[in-house]
Amino acid sequence: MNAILECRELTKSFGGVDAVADLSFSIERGHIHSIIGPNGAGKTTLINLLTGIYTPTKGSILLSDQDTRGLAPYKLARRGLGRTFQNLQVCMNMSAIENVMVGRHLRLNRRFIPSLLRLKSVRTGDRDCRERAAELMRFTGLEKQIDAHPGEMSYGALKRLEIARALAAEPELLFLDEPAAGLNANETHAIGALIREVAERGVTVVLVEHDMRLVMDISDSVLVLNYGRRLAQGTPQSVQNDPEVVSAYLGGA
Ligand SMILES: Nc1ncnc2c1ncn2[C@@H]1O[C@H](COP(=O)(O)OP(=O)(O)OP(=O)(O)O)[C@@H](O)[C@H]1O
Repeated sequence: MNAILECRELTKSFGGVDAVADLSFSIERGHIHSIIGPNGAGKTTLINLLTGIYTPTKGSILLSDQDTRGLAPYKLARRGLGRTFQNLQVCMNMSAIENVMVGRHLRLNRRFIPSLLRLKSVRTGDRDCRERAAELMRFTGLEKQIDAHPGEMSYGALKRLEIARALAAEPELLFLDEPAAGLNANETHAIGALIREVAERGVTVVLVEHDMRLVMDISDSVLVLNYGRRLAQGTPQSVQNDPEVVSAYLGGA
């Protein structure tokens, strides 16, 4: 297996509570992985560990075989890790395309003096940045809203805008935290198709999602958590038929 990310005996404790407990698993490059589990299972804590917001109490996380311990989220972003958040993080005083360009700036690696003097290289970089952002807006189905103000965009469009912004940093591994939350059935179906296209472009996708139909439709692999531990991992079909998973979701585990 060609793992882009590997966790070994990962634990995160808050006081006496192990929100994530002794968790080992890996994420295969190029696939769509989902992390599911009942409320309080540890999904958000796990995402926060993997994206550098929390430091593990114990255990390790390897990103392309490199230990990520102590690396801040922005450093992980430079190593190819992107994310969207459960709650929208759109900047309302910028246009839609400027929001996407913010994501792109992570890759531009600007120096202060050339930016201050508006050197030609900087101006060319700005133009390329805008073109790339526009291309990503077309890719995410927002071609008609390039110059829109976020305040006039639908919730579904703003969720796509966040995906466009995350893609602008050219991640190798993209975490999507509840991409379908708040979307209707049609919008959920469309976001599923978009996630598939993202993966087809070679980006490994990890999603935390409560919409089971979406998870089962698009995932290559599903990790099921319960009480911070791994309850099951496998194809959508295998986890759906796992009696322990069924029991956890029905409240019997
Ligand atoms: N900052 C914190 N301080 C103390 N306890 C926490 C903290 N964050 C999470 N927990 C506890 O850790 C456990 C896992 O919580 P977490 O939010 O990761 O679960 P989740 O699977 O994301 O839940 P949900 O589906 O409801 O969002 C819960 O028992 C929660 O109360």
